[in-house]
Amino acid sequence: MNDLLNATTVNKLRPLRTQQIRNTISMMMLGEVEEIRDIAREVLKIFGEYSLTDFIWPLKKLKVGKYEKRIDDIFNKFDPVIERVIKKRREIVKRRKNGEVVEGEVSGVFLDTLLEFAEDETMEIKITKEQIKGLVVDFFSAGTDSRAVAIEWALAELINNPRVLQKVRDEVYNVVGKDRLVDEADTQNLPYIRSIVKETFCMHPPLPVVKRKCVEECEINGYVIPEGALILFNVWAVGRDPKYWDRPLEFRSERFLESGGEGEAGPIDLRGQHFQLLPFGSGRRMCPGVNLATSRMATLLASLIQCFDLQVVSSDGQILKGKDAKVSMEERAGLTVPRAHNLVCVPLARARVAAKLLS
Ligand code: HEM
Repeated sequence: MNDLLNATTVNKLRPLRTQQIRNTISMMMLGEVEEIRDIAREVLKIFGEYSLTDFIWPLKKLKVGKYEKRIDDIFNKFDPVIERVIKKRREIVKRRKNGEVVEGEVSGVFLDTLLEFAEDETMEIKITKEQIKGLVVDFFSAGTDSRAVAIEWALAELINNPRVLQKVRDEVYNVVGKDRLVDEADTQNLPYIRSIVKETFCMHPPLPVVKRKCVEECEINGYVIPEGALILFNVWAVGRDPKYWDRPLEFRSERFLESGGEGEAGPIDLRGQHFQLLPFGSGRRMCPGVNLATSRMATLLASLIQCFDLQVVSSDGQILKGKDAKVSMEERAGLTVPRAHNLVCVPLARARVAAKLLS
């Protein structure tokens, strides 16, 4: 999994991401665009819930209750899509193996690699079609909804903090200008955008809890943790803890500026080495998509800021101005923590660059 998402592979797929602003995960994973974001969100929502049937086993067999029905519905929506794509990609892999050039089909697709593993007789570990389907769901649910959740929170924070928004916009215009669209390589020169990404993950980690199983009895702060215990690490709470962060409830991305400014948290990164900021987990099971997710998020945010003004609308469709132009920051519970209400705003195109994005 880490090899599939290492820096080299992710870099090789950069052209594909440039063509495809939306649905990058779908393109990288399946080689085509599949609108399964809603399915991914449903999967994560149901993961975060519990069912009575988990506690009263006989009910499970009887398939009573809405929970079981929802699981079946998700499966019935997802399975035909993935069956069809597997069939198509298996054919492409076979043709390529026979030396054929398959016109019009992208290469480097993750699913192809998994299918090649599955067919490889010399592989020590056999991977089945069911496991491939499971991995695809994992990638989609881990990679699609969490990114959408993070982008929505970042935009909401920027809308509610016009001072920060202005600073970021100035940075994008100073570094990239208005004659071309910002791209992934530019983000290296956009420290303010990168600080926004970190601050968003700190205040709104899309996956609020990281879990581990204790493999050996140990003692932490006087608490004995028995072997086999499930440990839930509350990333969300730590990101808002005044013990670690100055004014944690204020969206103050400057704390993450690497040089200049306030920058007191500048050296803290998202790679699981700083335990006060673990939105991608830590250790061997940490998120392999961290590079992809953070660079895509920075590019997408920068391009939206470069091209659009986002106007807030009231429930009856009126454009709100000044202090009233705020969006709600209410959260919804689940395995991810998305906004309770969809972020509804009117994008107004800015500058010449917008025409490029819109075309
Ligand atoms: C905003 C974006 C994302 C966030 C916040 C996020 C967060 C996380 C977290 C917290 C974990 C658990 C880590 C642990 O237990 O230590 C995880 C695991 C995982 N993530 Fe992500 N992720 C994101 C994007 C992605 C993307 C883009 C991909 C793939 C394309 C991806 C693939 C995975 C996979 C496969 C795992 C399971 C790793 C394993 O169990 O070994 N994630 N992610």
